[in-house]
Amino acid sequence: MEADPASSSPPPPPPAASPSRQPLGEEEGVESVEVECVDPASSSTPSPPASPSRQPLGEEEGAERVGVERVDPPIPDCGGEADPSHAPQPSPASVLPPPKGEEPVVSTEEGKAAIAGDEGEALRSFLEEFGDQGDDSLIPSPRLKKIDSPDRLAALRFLGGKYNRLLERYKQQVAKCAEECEPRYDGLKKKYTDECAERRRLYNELIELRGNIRVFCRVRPLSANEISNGSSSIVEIDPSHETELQFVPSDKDRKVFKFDHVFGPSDDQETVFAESLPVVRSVMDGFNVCIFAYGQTGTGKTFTMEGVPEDRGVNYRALEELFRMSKERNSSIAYTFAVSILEVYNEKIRDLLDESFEQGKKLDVKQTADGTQEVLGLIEAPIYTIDGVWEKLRVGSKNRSVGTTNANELSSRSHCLVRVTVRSEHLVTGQRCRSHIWLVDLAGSERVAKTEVEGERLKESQFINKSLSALGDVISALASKNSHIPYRNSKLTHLLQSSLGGDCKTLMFVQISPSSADSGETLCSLNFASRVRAIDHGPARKQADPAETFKLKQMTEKLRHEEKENSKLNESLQMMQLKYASRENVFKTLQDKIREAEQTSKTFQQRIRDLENELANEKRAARDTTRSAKPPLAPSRQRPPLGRISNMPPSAPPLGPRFSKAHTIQNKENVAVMNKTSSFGADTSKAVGKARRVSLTRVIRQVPLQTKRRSSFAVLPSQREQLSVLPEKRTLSRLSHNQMPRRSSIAIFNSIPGTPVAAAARAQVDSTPDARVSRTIEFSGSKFGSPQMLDMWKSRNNALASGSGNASKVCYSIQKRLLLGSPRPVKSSLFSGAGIPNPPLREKMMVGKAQRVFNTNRRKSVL
Ligand SMILES: Nc1ncnc2c1ncn2[C@@H]1O[C@H](COP(=O)(O)OP(=O)(O)OP(=O)(O)O)[C@@H](O)[C@H]1O
Repeated sequence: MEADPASSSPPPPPPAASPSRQPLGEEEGVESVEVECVDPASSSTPSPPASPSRQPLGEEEGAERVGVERVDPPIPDCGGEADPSHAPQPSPASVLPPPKGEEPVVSTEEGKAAIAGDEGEALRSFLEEFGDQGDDSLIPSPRLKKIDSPDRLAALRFLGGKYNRLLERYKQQVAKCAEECEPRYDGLKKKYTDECAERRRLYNELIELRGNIRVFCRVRPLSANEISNGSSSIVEIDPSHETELQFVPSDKDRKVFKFDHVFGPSDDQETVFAESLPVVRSVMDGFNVCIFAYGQTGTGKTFTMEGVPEDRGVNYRALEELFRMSKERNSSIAYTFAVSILEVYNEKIRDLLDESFEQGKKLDVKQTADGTQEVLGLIEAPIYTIDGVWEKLRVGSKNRSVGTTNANELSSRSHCLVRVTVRSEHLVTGQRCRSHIWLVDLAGSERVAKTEVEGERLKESQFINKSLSALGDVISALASKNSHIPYRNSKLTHLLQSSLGGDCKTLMFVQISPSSADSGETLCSLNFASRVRAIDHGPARKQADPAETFKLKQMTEKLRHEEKENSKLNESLQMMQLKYASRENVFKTLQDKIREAEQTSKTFQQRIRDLENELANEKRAARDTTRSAKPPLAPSRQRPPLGRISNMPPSAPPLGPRFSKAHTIQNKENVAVMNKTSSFGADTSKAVGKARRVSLTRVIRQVPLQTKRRSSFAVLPSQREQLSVLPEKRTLSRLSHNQMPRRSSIAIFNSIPGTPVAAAARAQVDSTPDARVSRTIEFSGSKFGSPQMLDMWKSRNNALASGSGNASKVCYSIQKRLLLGSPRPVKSSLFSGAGIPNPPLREKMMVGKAQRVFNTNRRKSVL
């Protein structure tokens, strides 16, 4: 504020009498005061009428329009723009150093002093009074009205300027404060929200650990009747201890009860429901929930649960919340709701949604397969909107049994139970749940004597008290962890069985009256509630949909069965693996042996080739010798047949007529040679020199004519060798059925015993590793039946037997398919062919049989 220097020294006269208009303040909300500055010289004398200048001081509310004739000396400018030509030089004493960014401020004292010299007494006293209010004060003084112009003008200007400055300063301070506080405010707000959420979470956790049974106490206000009767309140609630209630029936008596929350008479429905919200919400997560109100008649149970249309209670608000949550979660979970309303009236269950009220319809509580209680035949009405809910609740409420008693004009004469079934299906996982929320408004306990009921009301009271007493028994049994809980003593307890002792979340409102007249009942209710709170309920369990549970059970059963099968299969697989491993070992060993045998076979073959060469050489030498000593050999046609030479055992028994074909010439090997040879036995010398193959065994099958066979010595392959050629044999065996000539016969060769070559050959064979296992056929006595026969044969085949030269070698070819190689003798019955009239056919069959026997034996030996 600028001090007017005129106050200390007379201002210079204005250059002209024309007034200069000057606004005092222009800011928003600031009173605009227009001041006409007049020559101060004219202040002592009234100005002529021609030159007066009337000036409104302010037009806003509270501002007086004052016409001022400028006769005063210049007054201090308090914020307005003064004419610089008029502006006197401020004295250093009258001007305070202006604060940063502000105009210079004139202190009140300075102002007063400045004005004191030239202004009127009224102004001086105004400033004195105003100055007492302090620098920041703008209290208008009543004295202001008494100040006459021009003093008033000066005073107003002073005030206006002060006002403008103050306003500006406040505005700046507010802006600065807002700027500083805003981030802090945001942070604090967030912290507070987080803390609240955390507190709620911890609280819920704590409740769950406690066992999921909560007890809230609600005290209704004293009714008008009670007040008029002079009753006083006997309960005290400390707002800072929201879980404590003090019961004070008399000055000396004071009892403290603890609950999960205590609501006083001033707490409204919304506050009550807000605390119940966590329990209500858990039904949407698949938990069963039960909320019930208990208390003396007329204490506000129905008010808490149902409420009044203008202030609805828990029932309606809970359903509203369920619908809200369903909408909120509809992207992930699909919910459906259904509602049932029933009452237990005089120990009978009545369906309140059944408007027809079939008198004969008897409803009863049954236990389902999953252990829950169900009322068969109860209407379950689907609800889709909150209006639908309200409609159902209205119908139920309308059908409920109420009556007037001394204690309550609209006393509930039954226990009313609202059951909401929530079904959910998770859209991603497909998980299904079905849970219930029971909302129970119990009938009030009452003292019959006090309520003075009679007739029907008395009967109702008796039933009500009986069922409440049964409820008390159940609570006591649960609290003391009895093995038997008497749920079935009343319909009410039977219905609430799973809510009281099962795996659901339970919330109980204990309603009490604050009136001293009801102290007895109040104490009873409080004790009962304390017992309920002490029940060790155990944790709640999520409820799956029963259909889903059944399906799951079936699947579990199937899975268990399959697991059993699986383990069995695994066992057998392991066994097979073991077998396979052992067989593989055997197979490997056999393969090794086969390789060994092949090697041996090669060695022998080489040896045979050597011997053959040797034999050929010897033959050639013998032929040369014979030619020189004897006449040339007779034509081969005149030679006896090979059979005569008889390398066959002489004592071979006759085969009988059925084998006659076998002896035919066609069935013999080397038939061409044999036919041409006339008598091998007749002239043995002629036979010598040409090695021939002679079958040792009886031919029991039709052997096709074969081309001339190579004479060779061979060693009967060992078992191992046989195995090596087994696959080949099998193939050939199969081919043999097609009458294919068999070239891969295994012949048994050996030299005739007693000959030097035989000895040499034998020595060589014996020296081989397979000698032990090789089966050789020797011309031993056993093969010829008896030593005499052998001798006879030797005498007949002297040349051969004596081993004279090369002629002592005879090759014996043995068809491998004949039974000689069979490890056990073939039963003759196999070859009998009895009963087959056609000889060729019989023969074929016999051969086939022999073949099969042989193959079978071979297979056995491999396996
Ligand atoms: N918290 C409250 N605030 C205001 N009024 C209340 C409150 N509680 C109860 N009342 C009033 O008290 C009266 C009795 O309440 P209400 O009918 O709900 O009692 P009740 O326990 O259900 O009785 P009853 O067992 O006989 O059915 C009603 O008029 C109700 O409006």
